Amino acid sequence: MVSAPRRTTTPRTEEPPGALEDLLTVREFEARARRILDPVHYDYIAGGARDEVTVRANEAGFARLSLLPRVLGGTAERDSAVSILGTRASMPVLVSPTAFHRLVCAEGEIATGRAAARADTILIASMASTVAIREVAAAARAAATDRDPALWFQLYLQPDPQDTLALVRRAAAAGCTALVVTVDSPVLGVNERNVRNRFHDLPPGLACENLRNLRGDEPDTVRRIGMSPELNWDDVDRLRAHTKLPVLLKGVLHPEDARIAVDRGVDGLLLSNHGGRQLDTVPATIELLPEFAAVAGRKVPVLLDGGVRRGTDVVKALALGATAVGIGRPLVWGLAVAGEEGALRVLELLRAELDHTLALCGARGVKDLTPDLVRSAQAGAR
Ligand SMILES: Cc1cc2nc3c(=O)[nH]c(=O)nc-3n(C[C@H](O)[C@H](O)[C@H](O)COP(=O)(O)O)c2cc1C
Ligand SMILES: O=C(O)C(=O)c1ccccc1
Repeated sequence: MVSAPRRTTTPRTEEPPGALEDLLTVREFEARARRILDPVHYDYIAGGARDEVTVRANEAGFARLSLLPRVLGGTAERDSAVSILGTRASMPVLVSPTAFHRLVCAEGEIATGRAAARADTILIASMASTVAIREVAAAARAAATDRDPALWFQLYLQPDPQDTLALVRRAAAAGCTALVVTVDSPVLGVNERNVRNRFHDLPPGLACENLRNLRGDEPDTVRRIGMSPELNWDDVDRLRAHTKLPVLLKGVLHPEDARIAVDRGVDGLLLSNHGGRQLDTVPATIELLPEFAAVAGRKVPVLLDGGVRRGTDVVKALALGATAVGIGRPLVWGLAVAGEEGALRVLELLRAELDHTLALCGARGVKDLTPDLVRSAQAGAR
């Protein structure tokens, strides 16, 4: 595994290899990925629930905000490193959990693990990975020789609690340093593109490798992951009682639920609407962030994902109280275009844009970002 070639290209590409350096933005990565990928797989990744109102809202939410820079207070070197619940990252841009990386790149999550480790940032590995967490961790460790790779594990609480505990054991044994429990999926959202495309199964040979030999193990269906509409707060407490790892909740949207989570002792929140893939017409995450920061921000770290495409988006989220942001689709576009190198390039683009934005804002680092740097653009000024 260690000696596997770093560069992977998707077999379907008919383009000249095209220097990665020609792709200057996350949006250009998406456009290239769209040309390369099987349209059914592109739709699975790009799509969201129902009318995709929330998919659009996430990006539009950032676009509606303006930045108001300070002057004459900057430095030549800016500090972007963050530490979240004991895990260090060189920048506040993390990899949010996304499923099925082998759909877009032969190495799958091995490439992702290496890219995140080389970028020195946190990978939140999805429970629905097509490579087992143990192997992802080994690849990340080999790519980041001078430090422990920053690896967290995302899971859905399983209908059978024994399965949940088995997953937690696998994640802990692999060296994951936090658990991210996704709570916005009592049932799966409906991506009508998938329905139209009849995309219901992983292609032969691909499976959710973390689920091998669990009680719920069944044949390879895409939607094999068990969802449990009857879960409640006590189930989260039970999980916390079973692990020493910090537990974050992903997908809390109501500020009252954020308050309950903090009161119950949850260690952190990832403010996320699942990239608009669960309940359609929920607000953009960036719109909810100020309220979340007020309710929870002083007590636990608040992370955010959904629609982050530019360094300016990162700065807006941090200024409004996020400790870090996650990217979902952009990382997958990077993988689709050029495997590990593509994913790394997406992360490095965002790092460079973030640093440039900090400089233009007169900030010495991410700690200088405060809510006064963000204004709501005037109504109608879109
Ligand atoms: C293809 C795809 C697969 C995803 N799989 C998961 C998953 O397995 N678990 C999870 O909690 N969230 C999953 N998500 C949601 C992401 O973690 C994240 O919340 C979302 O993609 C962020 O929005 P963005 O894509 O605009 O960056 C997935 C998103 C996409 C696009
Ligand atoms: O596609 C998704 O957004 C997702 O979260 C998921 C859930 C179950 C299996 C695979 C992916």
